[in-house]
Amino acid sequence: TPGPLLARISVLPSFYHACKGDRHIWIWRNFQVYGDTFRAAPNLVLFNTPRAHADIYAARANTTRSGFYRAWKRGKDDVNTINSIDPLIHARKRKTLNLAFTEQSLKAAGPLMAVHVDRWIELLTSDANESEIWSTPRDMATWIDALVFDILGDLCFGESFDTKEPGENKLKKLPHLIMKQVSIGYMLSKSGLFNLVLWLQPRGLYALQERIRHADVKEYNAFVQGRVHGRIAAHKAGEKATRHDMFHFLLTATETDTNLPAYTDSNHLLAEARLLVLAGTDTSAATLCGLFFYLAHNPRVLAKLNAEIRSTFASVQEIMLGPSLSKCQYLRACIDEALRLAPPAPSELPREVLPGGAVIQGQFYPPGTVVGCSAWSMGRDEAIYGDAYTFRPERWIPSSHLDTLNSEDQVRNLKKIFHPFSTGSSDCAGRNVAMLELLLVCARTVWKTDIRVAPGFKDGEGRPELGWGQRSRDQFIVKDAFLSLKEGPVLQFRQRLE
Ligand code: HEM
Repeated sequence: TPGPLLARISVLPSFYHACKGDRHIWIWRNFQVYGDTFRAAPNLVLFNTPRAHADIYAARANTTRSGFYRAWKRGKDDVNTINSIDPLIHARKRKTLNLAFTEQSLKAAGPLMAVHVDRWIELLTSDANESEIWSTPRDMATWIDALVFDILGDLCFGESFDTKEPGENKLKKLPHLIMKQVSIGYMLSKSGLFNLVLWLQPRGLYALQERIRHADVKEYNAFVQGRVHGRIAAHKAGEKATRHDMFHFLLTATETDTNLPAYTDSNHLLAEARLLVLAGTDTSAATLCGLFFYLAHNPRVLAKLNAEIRSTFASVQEIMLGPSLSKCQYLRACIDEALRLAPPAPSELPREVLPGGAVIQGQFYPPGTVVGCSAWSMGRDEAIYGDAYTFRPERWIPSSHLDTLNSEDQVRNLKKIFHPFSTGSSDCAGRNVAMLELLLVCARTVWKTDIRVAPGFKDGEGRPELGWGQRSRDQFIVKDAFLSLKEGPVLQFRQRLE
C-alpha cells in the first residue's frame, strides 16, 4: 500500500499530527497525493471510498473496534458499550443500551430539550431586548458547549448542570476539561507507547491517573457518581420515577432472555452514564458550531432556511418532534451539509481486522490490521460531491428547478453513502436523540432570532497561512483530538420582529 515513506515504517508522522491537532488535514493531504488508499502507520491503512467504508463498517464486516477505544478507560470496572471491543460483549451491552433510546424516550426528550433551548435563546439575546439591537458577540464554542452539556445532564440524570446560566459554576469548565482528556487519550493512542500504556493500566497506571486527575474532573466524577448512586438507591427503595429520562430506562432495563435486571453492577451503570455524556455532548456541540458557522457565513442559505422555518411554524412552541418538523427538508439538508463538512469525529474510527482477514476494496488484509475511513476526507471527495467545498444544502434535495436541478436518483445515491453516525453494529446509539437536538436548536434559534457573524471576528475560519487544506476562509476549521476541538464562530443575535 502506498503512503509517505516515514509513515509506512514508523508511527511518528501520525503521532506528530495527532499532537499538532491537524491529523485529519494530514490524512486529507495524503489522499490528494496517494489516491484513495494509503498507509498512515505501519499497522494502519486508511481508505477514502464508499466501497471501503462498507467493507470496514457494515454489519457484515469482519472487523471490530481497535484497542484505541480503551484509551479513555479509567479503571478495570469502567466497562461500557464503546470500550467493549469484543464483538459479542459489545453486542450484548449495546442491546441493553438501546433500551434507553426507544420511541418513548425520544418523545420524552423533546419537551425537555425545548426548555433548555428557549432559555438559551433568551440568554443569547438578553442584551438585545429591542428589536433593532444586536447582542454583544457570542463565542458559540462556549455557548453551545453549555447548552448541549445542560441538555445531556438533564436527559441522562434528570438534573440540569446549569452551565449556561450566568454566574459561578464549577461545572462550566467541564466540557473543556473532558476534551482535554479526550485529546490526551488520542495522542497516547497514536504514540508508539500505547500498547505499553494498556499493559500498565491495570498494573498501577489507573491508580496513578486517578491521583493526577484535575480537581475539577474529580468533582465532576463525584457529582455524576452521586447522581447515579442516588438514583439507584431510590429505585431500590421502591420510589416511583417521576421522570422518564435515559437513566430511568437503563435502571429498569432487563435482559430479554432472563428478565433479570440488566445492570447488576452499579459501576457498569455509572460507566454507561459517563459514556452517554461523552458521546452525546462534544459530538452535538461540534456539529452545531459547524452548522451555525456555515449558516452565518452563507446569508443566502440562512435566508432560505429562515423562510422555511418561519412559514412552517406560527409560533416557536410549535417547533417540536412531529410531521411539520419532518417536512422541513431544507432544515434537514442544512444539518446534513454541516455533518458533511464539520464531522465531529474527523479522522478514522479505527477498526481491527478479525481472524480470517477481510477483503477491503478488493484487497485482502490479514487479521490484526487496523483500517478506517476519515469523515473529514470522505465528505470532501470531489468525485462524489463535485463542489465539495461549498456549503450547498440543495445537494440533499431532489429538485426540477433549473437553478437547483437534482434528480431523485442523485439524492438517493448520495444518502446511501453518507454515514455521519457511522453504520453497522457499532453505529451511533443516540442518532435519533442527536438529530432531534440539532433540529430543535437550529429551528428554534432561527425562528426567534436574526443571526450574523460579529463584525471583525474570524474565529473558526480557515486562513492562508494554515497551508494546504485549511486556506479557505469559507471553511470551518477544527482541531482533531479524535473529536473536534472547535474555535468560534463568534456571532451576534437580534430578536426577530414577529
Ligand atoms: C451530531 C451528533 C452525533 C454524531 C454525529 C454522532 C456520531 C457517532 C458515531 C460516528 C459513532 C461511532 C463512533 C465510533 O465507532 O468510534 C457514535 C457512537 C455512539 N454515540 Fe453518537 N453521535 C452524536 C450524538 C450522540 C448523542 C446525543 C448520543 C447520546 C445521547 C450518542 C450516543 C452514542 C453512543 C452511546 C455511541 C456508542 C455506540 C456503540 O458503541 O455501540 N451520540 N456516535
